[in-house]
Amino acid sequence: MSMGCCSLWTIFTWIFWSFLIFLLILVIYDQLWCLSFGMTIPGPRQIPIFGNLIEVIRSGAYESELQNTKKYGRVYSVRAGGIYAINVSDLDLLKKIFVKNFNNFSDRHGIEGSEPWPMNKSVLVLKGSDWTRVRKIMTPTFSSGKLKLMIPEINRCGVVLAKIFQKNAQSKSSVDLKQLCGGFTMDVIASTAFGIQTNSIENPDDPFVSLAQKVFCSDAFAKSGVVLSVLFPRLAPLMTKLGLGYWPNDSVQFFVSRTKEIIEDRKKGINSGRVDFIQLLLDAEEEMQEENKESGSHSSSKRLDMGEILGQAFLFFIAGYDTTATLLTFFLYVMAVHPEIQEKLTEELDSVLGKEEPNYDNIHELKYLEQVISETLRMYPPLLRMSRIPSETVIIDGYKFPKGVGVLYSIYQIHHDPEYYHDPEEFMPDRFTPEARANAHPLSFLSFGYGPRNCIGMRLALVEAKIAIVHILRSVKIVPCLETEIPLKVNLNGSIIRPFKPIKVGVELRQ
Ligand code: HEM
Repeated sequence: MSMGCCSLWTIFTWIFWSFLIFLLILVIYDQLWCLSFGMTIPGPRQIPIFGNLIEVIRSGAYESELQNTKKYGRVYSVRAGGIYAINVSDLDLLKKIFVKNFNNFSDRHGIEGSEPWPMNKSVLVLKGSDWTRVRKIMTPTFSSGKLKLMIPEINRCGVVLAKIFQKNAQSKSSVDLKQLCGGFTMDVIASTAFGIQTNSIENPDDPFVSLAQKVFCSDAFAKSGVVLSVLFPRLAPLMTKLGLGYWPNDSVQFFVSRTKEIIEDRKKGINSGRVDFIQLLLDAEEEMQEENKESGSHSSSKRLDMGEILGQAFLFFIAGYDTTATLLTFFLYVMAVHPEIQEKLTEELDSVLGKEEPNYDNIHELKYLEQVISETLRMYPPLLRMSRIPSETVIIDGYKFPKGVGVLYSIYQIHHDPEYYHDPEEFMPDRFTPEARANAHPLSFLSFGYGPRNCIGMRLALVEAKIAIVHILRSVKIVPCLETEIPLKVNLNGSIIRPFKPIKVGVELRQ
């Protein structure tokens, strides 16, 4: 009996010491890893393995950005587990990073291997020459000529959306803005990217909608695999393979197989006359082949391979759904709480458009609408923070940016900085008159990023949002209701802005 007790104790002691030695090796490795970057920019004190992660979780990402900027200035170093970064909110320095030093900062900072195939082939994630090639092929698909061809589909979805608002006005029920606006952007992206007609606005159980929402509803940090990947980035490829990464496997699989079916159909000539992104990417592939034939070049490196086409299609869908729906949701919330702005807007719609259907040209004449949208994007930027990473160590304005250390910029923090916008918590569309913008720093508005790696879908998003707004505001008046939260509380901790509670408003029929 006592012999058994003794050996159990020995095993326990062995496990205890082995664990302690393992921890010690991990801490030494971690500290050597940190030292290897030769970081010279000061920042909050870091603890081994976690860096500043615990502080960020405790106070929230935005609060800790504010505190750190106050203490260390507009350039400071910070670390979340195995992600080492320099946070920059100095606009002149950011401009040098985005534009003058673009060749060294063309890539985004991310955890290597955390994106499953084919998302790792999307232009959002690609690096170096692969990014340059794919972005070059994709750029013409967002030209004004191509966008004009998509207007009838966007109008069709806008009319359906406005009808639902009218129905809610008739039944005097409140509107869950994100649900309806998300249905609209989903229908637009399903049609303009995939050539599929969905009715997500009226049918939230459509697999396109439910699987897309799953991508955005998954709380990344609730997933053990994501936490492990942040703490130990080398584990990320394994976590992704095990399905424990950020992207839900079933959503990715659904979109891959659906897109493959569509591509097969198009190659057989079914529906190939459509103007959607898939067709434009397939055409781009053929044009490139033709070009190579004419020039006698056999290079296939210029074209998109199947993985890349699937990657862009999946990204269009992710990028096109949530961001624009978020913009519309906050815009309509602003309408409810600022009736004077809504009044001025409807006057502009009446005087500029009358009863005309919105199109690519006439929506550009709605100058006040443009200002209100920009102020909504300033106040509530859909993407809160973004990044770059230098391919080589470089010194700019006396700051050393080591290779492998990311550069973080907080869009929300810059948009709410009293040095760049007076009374930043006040909603003032006049900040975006052409005269006011001429006097402002060009980088004080970063909702779509800046420089050659900015948002490729900006024009599509703005056209889509404007058309939806015209249809809605012509049909109904947005008013506050008992469920409208004033002031609105938003979660600023992730990379996407989120209201804590669904945003709800009332609607009344227009005369
Ligand atoms: C209101 C709506 C939108 C907002 C606020 C938004 C915002 C952004 C931001 C901040 C970036 C990063 C820019 C940077 O790093 O400097 C980005 C990149 C990107 N966005 Fe958007 N976006 C929106 C809509 C769209 C739409 C509708 C699409 C396409 C269907 C799209 C496609 C992309 C792509 C492909 C990139 C990566 C570009 C690259 O790395 O070359 N976005 N977006």
